[in-house]
Amino acid sequence: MEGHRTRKRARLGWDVPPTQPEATPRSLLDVAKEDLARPSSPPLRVDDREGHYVFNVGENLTPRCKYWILLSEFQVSRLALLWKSAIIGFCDECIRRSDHNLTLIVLNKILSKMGEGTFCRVLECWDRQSRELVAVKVIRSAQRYCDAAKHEIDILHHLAQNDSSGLRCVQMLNWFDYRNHICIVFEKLGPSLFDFLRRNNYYPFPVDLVREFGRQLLESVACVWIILLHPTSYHMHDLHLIHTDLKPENVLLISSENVKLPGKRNSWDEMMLRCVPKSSAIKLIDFGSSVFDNLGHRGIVSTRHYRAPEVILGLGWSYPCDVWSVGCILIELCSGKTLFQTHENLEHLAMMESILGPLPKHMIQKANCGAEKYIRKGARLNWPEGAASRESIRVVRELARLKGVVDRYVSSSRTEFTDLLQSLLKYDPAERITAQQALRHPFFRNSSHE
Ligand SMILES: Nc1ncnc2c1ncn2[C@@H]1O[C@H](COP(=O)(O)OP(=O)(O)OP(=O)(O)O)[C@@H](O)[C@H]1O
Repeated sequence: MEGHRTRKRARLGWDVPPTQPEATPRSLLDVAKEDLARPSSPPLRVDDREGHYVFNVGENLTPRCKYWILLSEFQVSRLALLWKSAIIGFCDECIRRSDHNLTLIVLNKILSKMGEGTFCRVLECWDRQSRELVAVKVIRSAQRYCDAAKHEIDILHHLAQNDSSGLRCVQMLNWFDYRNHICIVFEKLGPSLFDFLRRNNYYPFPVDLVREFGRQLLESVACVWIILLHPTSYHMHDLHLIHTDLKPENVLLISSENVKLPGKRNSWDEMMLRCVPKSSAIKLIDFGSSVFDNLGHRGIVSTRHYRAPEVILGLGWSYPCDVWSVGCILIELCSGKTLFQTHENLEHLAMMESILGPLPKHMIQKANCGAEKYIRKGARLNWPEGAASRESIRVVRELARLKGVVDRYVSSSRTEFTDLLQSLLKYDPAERITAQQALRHPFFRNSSHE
């Protein structure tokens, strides 16, 4: 598949900066006047069985009341006294109460559903005041999802305060609590890398594009030279933050535009077209599981396929678990296939051994009581003895070594790419390359940035 690539042409195309939608914000008074003439909030409805907010396209996500007016937090705090009597007239849904302030919510008209996750539905909305498209993450109503959302808001605030350039992590524009659902308003981004792959029939991304994605991903989790270029920008590990849920679904292209390139020939000898994004610019989303590194993290984190061995073995985890996930993501992007396609711990560890070689003895010996059942006599993996089925043994046996996977899907920079992946996927977290070190790897020297 790699053989059909036209590397040079494609690489120039990918780095066109994304076009920004034109926004002409209206005055607060205009919006307020318009609102007086509009019908009120959508009807009250019961949430669906999973606690998701029920909506119709075209409705408002925020209510309108007679006294609706849009004010930023700054304006409210300044004008609060002057407007006190008017504010009293606002209905409860229009006012977000915070410790020291009253903030009126921005009005969003629902245009479509953009995505769904365990915690939420994400709706494409039209922000009538700023006249921009935004993505509103509407959290499920159950208390545990509300708590997780509040945690995500704290993290996003922390990121926003420290990454003024908003380069690599999605920007939160606002948040509010509406009918028992926390709604987080984000800048609207394009499709996730996973959605892009899926819509493209899992056709792998060209290696030069994978390199650009890899660089940005590592920059998001490290800090590195960005600090030199933008002294006010710090990135996750530099802020003592661990994302813990890096996966292609949580990496979003900034732009939805793409270009078509000739792909492989089909059986009728017609050239199939495949898409690549027009711009390689990406941002990280979903900070709901992010944690500050106050040492001693235990427990299970990360989505299965991107989960590091130290997490599965119960050895405790820290920043290196994000680096492992980046390794899994990069190989998925260049092959179109999930590296560890499994749903079970022992099979997962056996797949790791098949692709990356034997797990280090010292890690096996330290496995916690939950993971002991995957170990035989404290010395090696209980495989194939503990396999759930013959099919599972066959699948694991047939997996290619890492180098074989790279050789199969990648036509250029193979040696450097394999070496980088081996460093990102080092079993021992203490030996695993850091995001910062990875950015200095020779794989990233061969790129359009130089
Ligand atoms: N800012 C955004 N712009 C465009 N689409 C978005 C945006 N934020 C989220 N999405 C879409 O919504 C989906 C779900 O969002 P998100 O990952 O934040 O939800 P979640 O419930 O936390 O997910 P998970 O189940 O992984 O925990 C994303 O995969 C993406 O497709």
